[in-house]
Amino acid sequence: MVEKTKYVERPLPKISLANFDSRIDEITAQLVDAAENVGFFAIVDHGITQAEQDAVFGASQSFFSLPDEIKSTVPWNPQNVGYENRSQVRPSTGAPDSKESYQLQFGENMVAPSGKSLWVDDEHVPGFRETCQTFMRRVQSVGEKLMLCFARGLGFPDDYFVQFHDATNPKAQSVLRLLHYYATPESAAAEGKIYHRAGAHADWGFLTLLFQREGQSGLEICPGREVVTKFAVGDTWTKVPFESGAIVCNIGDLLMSWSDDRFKSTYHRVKAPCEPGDYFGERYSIAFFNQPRKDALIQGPKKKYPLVTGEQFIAEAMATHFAALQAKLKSQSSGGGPSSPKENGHVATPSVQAAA
Ligand SMILES: O=C(O)CCC(=O)C(=O)O
Ligand SMILES: [Fe+2]
Repeated sequence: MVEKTKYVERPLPKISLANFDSRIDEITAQLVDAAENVGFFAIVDHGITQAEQDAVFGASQSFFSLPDEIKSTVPWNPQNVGYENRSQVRPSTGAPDSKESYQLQFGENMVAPSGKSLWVDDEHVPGFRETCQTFMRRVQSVGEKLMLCFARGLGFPDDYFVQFHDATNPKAQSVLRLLHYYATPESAAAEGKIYHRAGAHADWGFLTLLFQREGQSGLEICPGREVVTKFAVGDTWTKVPFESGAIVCNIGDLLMSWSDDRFKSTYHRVKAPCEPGDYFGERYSIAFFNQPRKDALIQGPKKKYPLVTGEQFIAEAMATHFAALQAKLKSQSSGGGPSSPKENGHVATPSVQAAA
C-alpha cells in the first residue's frame, strides 16, 4: 500500500515585474527574500502573454503527437538536447519517469556530432522551430531581468550573470524543455504500481522558469535545503498549482553555490499519481533552464566553495548524481526495492540531464 503523502501549506511568494525599471530595488528585495527562504516563487506581469504560451504548447503537443519513428530522428544526446522517452531515472526513485521530453537550445549544440540538425523537420510540425525560438527569446529576456536582480542582491555588477548566459553566443547552453507526462491508470495505483512523473530532484542549473497548463496539476516542492554539497532529500510536500499568468521559477544548484548557499535550490517533483485526489491524466509543461556558458567562473562573493568553471560544476554535479543513482539501484537490487532497472541507457542518460 502506498504511504500517505505528508503535506504542509506554505505560501509561494508572488512577485510582479510590472514597471521593472523603476521598481528594480523593490523587486530585488522580494526576489532575494524568496530565494533565501523558499527557493521557488511565481513571477507575474512578466509580459509573456497567454497566446504566446498557447502557441508553444500547441507546437509541443503537435511534436509529441508525431509517430515514434519521426521523434526518434532527433534523439537526445549528452549536449543536453534532443528527444527522450521514458529514459530519465532519478536517484530518488531508481525507475524511469513516465514521460517524454524534447530539449532545445539556442546555439551550436542543436547540431549533433554527426552534423545532423536536432530541430525536428518543419515538414512534420510546420513553424515548430520559429515558434520555439521566438518563445525561448521571450523567456530569456524575463530570465535576464531576474539575473540582474540576483546579481544586485549578491553585490555583483548588474550584468554579471547576464553576460554568462548570453543567448546569442553559439556556445550558449540554456535549454527549453518540452515535457509530456503520460496519463497513468488509476487501477495500477490501487494495485501499488507507481508511474513516476518527474521523480523528486533539485535542478542543477542556474534558474528554472516553468510554464504549467490549467487542470494538469502535480508539481510539488519541499523546501529546507541548507547546503548544495549535500544531496537534496525531504518528504513533506507543498502543492504548486497552476495559476493563470504566473511563471513558476526556482533556484538551481548552480545559483545556490554561486550565492554561497544563500539562495536555496529546492527539492521538487511532479508527483506520481497514486492517492485519491491525485491527477492521473496527461500533463504538458515547459521548463526553461538558464545555464551559464561552460567557461563561466562560478564562485560566490564569500568564496565558500572553490572557484570552478560552469563545465566543472556540471561535471561534478553529474558525478554526484551518478553516484547517488548507483547507490539507489544497488539498494534496490539487494532487496531494498521492487524490480531494479537494468544498467542500460536509462542509467547513463539521466545523469547528464542538466535539469535533473
Ligand atoms: O514538469 C514539471 O512541472 C517540472 C519538471 C522539472 O522539474 C524538471 O524537468 O526539472
Ligand atoms: Fe526540476
